[in-house]
Amino acid sequence: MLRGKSSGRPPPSVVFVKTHKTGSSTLQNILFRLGERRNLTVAFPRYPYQFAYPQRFAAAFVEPLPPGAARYNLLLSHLRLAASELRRVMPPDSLYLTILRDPVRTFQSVFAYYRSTVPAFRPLANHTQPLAAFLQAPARYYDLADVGNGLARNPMAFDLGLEAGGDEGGSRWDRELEQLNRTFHLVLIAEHFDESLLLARELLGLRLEELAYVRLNARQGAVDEALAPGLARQIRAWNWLDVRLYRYFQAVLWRRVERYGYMRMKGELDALRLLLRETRETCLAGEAVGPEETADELRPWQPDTAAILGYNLRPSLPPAQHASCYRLVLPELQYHAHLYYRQYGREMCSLPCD
Ligand SMILES: Nc1ncnc2c1ncn2[C@@H]1O[C@H](COP(=O)(O)OS(=O)(=O)O)[C@@H](OP(=O)(O)O)[C@H]1O
Repeated sequence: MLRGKSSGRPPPSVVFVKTHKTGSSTLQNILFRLGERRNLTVAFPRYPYQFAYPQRFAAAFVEPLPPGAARYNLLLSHLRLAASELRRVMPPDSLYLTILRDPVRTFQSVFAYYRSTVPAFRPLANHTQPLAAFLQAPARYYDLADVGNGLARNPMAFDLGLEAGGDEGGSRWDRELEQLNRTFHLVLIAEHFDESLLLARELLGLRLEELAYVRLNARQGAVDEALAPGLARQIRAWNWLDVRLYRYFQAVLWRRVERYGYMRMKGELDALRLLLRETRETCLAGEAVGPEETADELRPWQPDTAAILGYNLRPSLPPAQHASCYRLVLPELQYHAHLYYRQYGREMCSLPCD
């Protein structure tokens, strides 16, 4: 599967602010594989998988460096952004990345995935039309003061550390968005995932084949999910800051693509899509499947309100190919645990263990 030339330089340190339900696990998997291949040091949360989310990130949430390591190279787990604290942990020349997705799709996904865990959604867990019921009277369910409700309104803005509250107007948000634009070297857009990846590739100095991915963490039935136009409008109105954030960074992305060159981008997109097709054909037994059909160790974590798809591998792959295909489809929690063990020689703590 090797193609293209290595840029030769070591990849810079990367902070990936892993927003919720935006395609972030797919990008995290690409970066986990990069880290493993190049033996990079990962900044892990002290307790598993997330940096004490939904609290704002703090340097104290990070596991100490492993013996012999001088600096962290990658920080990739869910967190709520506090840029100054990240700078205390990560080298000053780190690249900051994040990803945004169409706010309507993001909210639908958040609502389905966290329906029984986010306090504002919980009363609707057994409703026959829970999303419509919520959007009809969100104020009835939503308490801004409850930090557990961070994902219940403007979830992407929340993850990026913004405090939306009820204040929709004014130039304050222009300044906040400009500040975020200064913090991030690249904001990927899920609807233009491949274009975004090619921009990330240039920034990180990656080979084309290092971009191979399969779509991870997809919900069963999500592709057929039709939304009444009124519902989409209600989602946008409720998540007004996410709409503003998304539009702003969508425009930023297109300016980047223009600078990159449309013809160059088109040629590289063709090559990337060929690589993705070949990767799927080489590695996968078939399309993504529901949890009951996925092998135990490759099954993504399942909320009780949605079924999350996983992949099975083509049987009898030669060992080297099996190893790379296995990592391509390895869900977030399993990959985290694997890399943590590799780095520290012990299991992650599921609770404070010091
Ligand atoms: N490459 C790419 N492009 C566009 N969309 C993608 C991509 N990869 C994953 N997805 C969709 O993103 C949703 C999962 O997001 P996350 O992995 O960020 O979820 S999580 O917060 O880590 O649980 C989930 O959305 P839903 O299926 O609507 O729930 C995935 O289908």
